[in-house]
Amino acid sequence: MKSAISISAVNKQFGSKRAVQDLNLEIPEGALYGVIGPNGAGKSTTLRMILSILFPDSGSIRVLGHDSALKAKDQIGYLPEERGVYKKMQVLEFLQHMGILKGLGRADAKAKALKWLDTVGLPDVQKKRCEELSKGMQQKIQFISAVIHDPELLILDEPFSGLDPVNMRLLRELVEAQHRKGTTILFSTHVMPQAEEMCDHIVMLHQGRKVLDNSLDEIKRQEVVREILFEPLHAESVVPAQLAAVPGIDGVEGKDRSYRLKLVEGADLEQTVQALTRSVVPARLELVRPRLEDLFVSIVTGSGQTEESV
Ligand SMILES: Nc1ncnc2c1ncn2[C@@H]1O[C@H](COP(=O)(O)OP(=O)(O)OP(=O)(O)O)[C@@H](O)[C@H]1O
Repeated sequence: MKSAISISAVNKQFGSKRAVQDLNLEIPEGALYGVIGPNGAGKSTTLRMILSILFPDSGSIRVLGHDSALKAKDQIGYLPEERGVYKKMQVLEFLQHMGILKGLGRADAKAKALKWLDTVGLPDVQKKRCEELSKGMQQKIQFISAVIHDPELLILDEPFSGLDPVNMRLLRELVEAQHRKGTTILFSTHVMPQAEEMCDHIVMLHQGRKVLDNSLDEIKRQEVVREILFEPLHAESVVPAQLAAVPGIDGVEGKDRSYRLKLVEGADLEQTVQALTRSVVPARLELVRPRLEDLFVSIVTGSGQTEESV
């Protein structure tokens, strides 16, 4: 499949700080990629290099078939991490201005801005000055300014930070709608559940290096089951000690009628499940795979996997 973004052996240093090290990454057209990583991992630096806001010390980056994003700027939308709308401008004026900067005609930019304001539930703010809006509203306006020209590639730096749950969900739906339209999307986030729910593919950076680059399905498939959720059919006659005695079970946490059973490290899953169901008849049994957040924490704290092993 054709790459929308192709990063090859890229390095970037600020003074003695190696912000991005030997990064290789291919993002196919139409994909929805999430870049995760702790503070200072190199996420923003990577996004800024893709956008030619910063330039690599070595290596090369191709974007939408060009050797620089500057040659494709009308096909790219960008929501920067540092939020910034023109404070004194009226909302509609600001959005129209941003649309025109991205190559739209004046009337088209206005029509698109009005349609978008409706879509994000802000039809009444067109005449308000940007500074009069709440932070969440400003963020929605800034998102509109990133998509008003229907970009082929959308890059969002921490799009969910600072949003309440309702607006987070709205933004997520808007991003997913762009994805369905075929837009290639790359976003960075700290919000693991969002990354987990939305992305096709996760890239994780840690200390400037790529430590994970895989589809979410594959990540889930390869992650080892460490717990079983278990509900007995006859809960009244089951005591936790009975579950704890099953070979392969290390610990039992009981809550009402459902139990979380921790597996002994290295236990054979099939044998443990067989022994468990022989001992207690289940009403429900579910294998719990670690969440992306667990994987993130284990990599960052050094006990996790590296790119080679995932
Ligand atoms: N303009 C700059 N001058 C000097 N150092 C910088 C500059 N930009 C980034 N850095 C450093 O490079 C490293 C990577 O920063 P970057 O902003 O890319 O990380 P990040 O993963 O986006 O972090 P966060 O999640 O905190 O935004 C950090 O150590 C940061 O301090």
